[in-house]
Amino acid sequence: MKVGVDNSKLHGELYAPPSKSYTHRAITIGSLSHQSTIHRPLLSADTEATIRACEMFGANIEKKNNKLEINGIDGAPHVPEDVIDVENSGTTLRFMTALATLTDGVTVLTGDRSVRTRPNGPLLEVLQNLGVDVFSTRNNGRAPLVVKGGLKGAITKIDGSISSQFVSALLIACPLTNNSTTLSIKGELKSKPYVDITTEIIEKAGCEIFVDKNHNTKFIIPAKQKYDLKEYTVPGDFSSASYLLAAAAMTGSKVTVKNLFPSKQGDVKIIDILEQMGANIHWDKDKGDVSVNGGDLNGITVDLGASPDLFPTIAVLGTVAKGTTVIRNAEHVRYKETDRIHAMANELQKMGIKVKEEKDRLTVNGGNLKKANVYGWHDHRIVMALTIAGLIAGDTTVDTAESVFISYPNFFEDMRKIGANIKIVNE
Ligand SMILES: O=C(O)C1=C[C@@H](OP(=O)(O)O)[C@@H](O)[C@H](O)C1
Ligand SMILES: C=C(OP(=O)(O)O)C(=O)O
Repeated sequence: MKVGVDNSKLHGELYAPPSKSYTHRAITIGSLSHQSTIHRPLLSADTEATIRACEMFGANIEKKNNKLEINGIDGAPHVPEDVIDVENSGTTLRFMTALATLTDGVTVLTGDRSVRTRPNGPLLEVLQNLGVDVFSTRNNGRAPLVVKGGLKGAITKIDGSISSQFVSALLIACPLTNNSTTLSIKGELKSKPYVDITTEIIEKAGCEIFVDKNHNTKFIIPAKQKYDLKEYTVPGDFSSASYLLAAAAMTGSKVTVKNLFPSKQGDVKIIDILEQMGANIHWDKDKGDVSVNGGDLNGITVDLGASPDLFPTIAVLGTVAKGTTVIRNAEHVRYKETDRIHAMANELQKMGIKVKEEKDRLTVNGGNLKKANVYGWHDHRIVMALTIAGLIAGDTTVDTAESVFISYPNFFEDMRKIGANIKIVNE
């Protein structure tokens, strides 16, 4: 799908969609419980992939007006009858690999072309240390994966520099084994807040994980625990909200995004970043309202070690900011649906912006965004970020726009509701 975007001034209020990360975890841990109800889940292509996979492991998941009723598998996933296809969802691939280690058979997991480029080497290495036979036919543990059950607790280590999803996956599976596990992190744990989200839901479901609070480099996971999630309500998504808030700041508009209460989500950082850049922004934490009313934006240096998904949003903010914006500590952003550092550098140059791409960072020089026909790289976050750039550039088209279904199916409708000039050029 291609969308056309024109200059727009925005106004009004919107509800942030439900969090993708919390929804994945609630479905997974709800499925490992006896019975659970998930209220206000995100229903998107990625979370549907998790629903389908959990059903293949034996859970029964029914969608009923804005909730999921789960009849779970009590900590004992069945052997799937067919290959699990996670499509575009890295989170699903990593979490379902962990569930596969709890079966007493063999599971094959694969995904779309993008997921099959994503590395899983560190996860496979640790699983082997934990007694699991796991194979990838490709380099650095890329899918397709073949996983044989038999996870045993042990003392082990994992490289934290590629993806926190490996750690989250292990934390979800290890409480269900017969021996306790000690998992130490080698190097900096990137995207750490996502691990905090994982432990939050694990604890909500009645299991214990001990974290070395000073350094966050060691997790002790007692064995023979049971999940019992019961009821869970998914909070709003700060990553999805980042496009709406950034769009309001860039276009000098007044917009309020609701359903944004204080959260463990690392992408809460968008509020501080916008404030530091000079946006007029106010967060009413009790009401869950974040209001932006334009502002003169200045370039800043941002460390995205903990919040990689903000990368495309901040790159676009940098285009309209005075001076340079440096987005650093972002090498792991290269291992997403696409190499997002490269993709954004490429597309922003088409829009007349000077950028400098380096291994772990992007420098964006503020300038005049020019109209262009840009490519969305089949990546939801690239598409949403380029769309908001189009609000300033005008007369811009964004291709592969259907990929917003991955995390924010109503993105274009929501943007139109607040006045964005967006039309579908072709389906
Ligand atoms: O666990 C999660 O829900 C996620 C973790 C992050 O990935 P990495 O840990 O691979 O950086 C993030 O980029 C992704 O969108 C969602
Ligand atoms: C990287 C993302 O998700 P996943 O890793 O689940 O594909 C994302 O949503 O930006």
